[in-house]
Amino acid sequence: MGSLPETNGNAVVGRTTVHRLITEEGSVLMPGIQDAFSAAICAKTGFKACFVSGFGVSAALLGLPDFGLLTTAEVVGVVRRITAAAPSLCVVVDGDTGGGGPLNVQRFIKDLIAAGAKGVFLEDQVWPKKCGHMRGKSVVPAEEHALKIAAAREAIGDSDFFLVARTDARAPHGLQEAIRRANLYRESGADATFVEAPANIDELNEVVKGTKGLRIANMIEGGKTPLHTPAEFKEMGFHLIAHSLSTIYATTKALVGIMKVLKDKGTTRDDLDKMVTFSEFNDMISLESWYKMESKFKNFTPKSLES
Ligand SMILES: C[C@@](O)(CC(=O)O)C(=O)O
Ligand SMILES: [Mg+2]
Repeated sequence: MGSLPETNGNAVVGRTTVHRLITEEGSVLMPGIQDAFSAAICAKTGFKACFVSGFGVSAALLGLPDFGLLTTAEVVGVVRRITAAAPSLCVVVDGDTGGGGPLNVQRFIKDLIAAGAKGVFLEDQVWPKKCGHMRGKSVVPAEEHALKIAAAREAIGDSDFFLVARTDARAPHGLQEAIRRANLYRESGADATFVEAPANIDELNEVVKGTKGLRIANMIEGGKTPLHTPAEFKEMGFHLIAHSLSTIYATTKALVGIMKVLKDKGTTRDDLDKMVTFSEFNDMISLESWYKMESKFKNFTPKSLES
């Protein structure tokens, strides 16, 4: 089993990019993203890390809810495009349940590393899973998930890759069982633990009191856990904050708004304030850098053809 990362006062002992960011920032905010374009905007806005949301990818790639319909192969494909579009971002991926048993988890982890990801969340729900804030969840026996965490740790080896063990046991079995599982998963090789969907501030504090090492908090607008800032979470004892659905919710609102304009009026000429301009969009997608590359190859002449 690989070495277990520890928190040592405020310093974080560990060898990955995520550990380094936690050491630098104390509590790292990761906007949830769902595709290459949202990743590029995340990087341009100045974020160092992002979270590839399973909920968001299900919606953006498949047009489907977070209901265990997305495959690991689809996730790896999306991650490959995200890391290409935003090479400066530390990309942490929602791995859902890891695609099967320990061997499937190992293959998935290796594919994510090859795709350029820097970390993964693996959860203990029964497949097909559901979003952690939906009703009707159930979890596999804790030992079964501990095995997957150990398998993931072995597959990671010396790679720069951060392993988060998530438990969804809070809803079906209560907070104390969720805390017990988080500790078991940490012991099995997780770099950090994530107790999904604490219901209030007391439960967040209970999680901190009951678990050791690095902790994740997940902010979902309209979800079970009250919204807090990274500074508040740092004070509480959480180290990575996923703001998982903010961008897909905002995108949805913008899409619904502009579709309605087009349906009602047939033109956008009186609603241009609802959009970015042509040139703002081109800036966002780094068009000028492509003109530069194009001109480089336009002016290229092989030496032997030079007159
Ligand atoms: C974080 C999440 O897994 C949603 C959730 O289950 O809370 C995601 O897919 O963004
Ligand atoms: Mg998810």
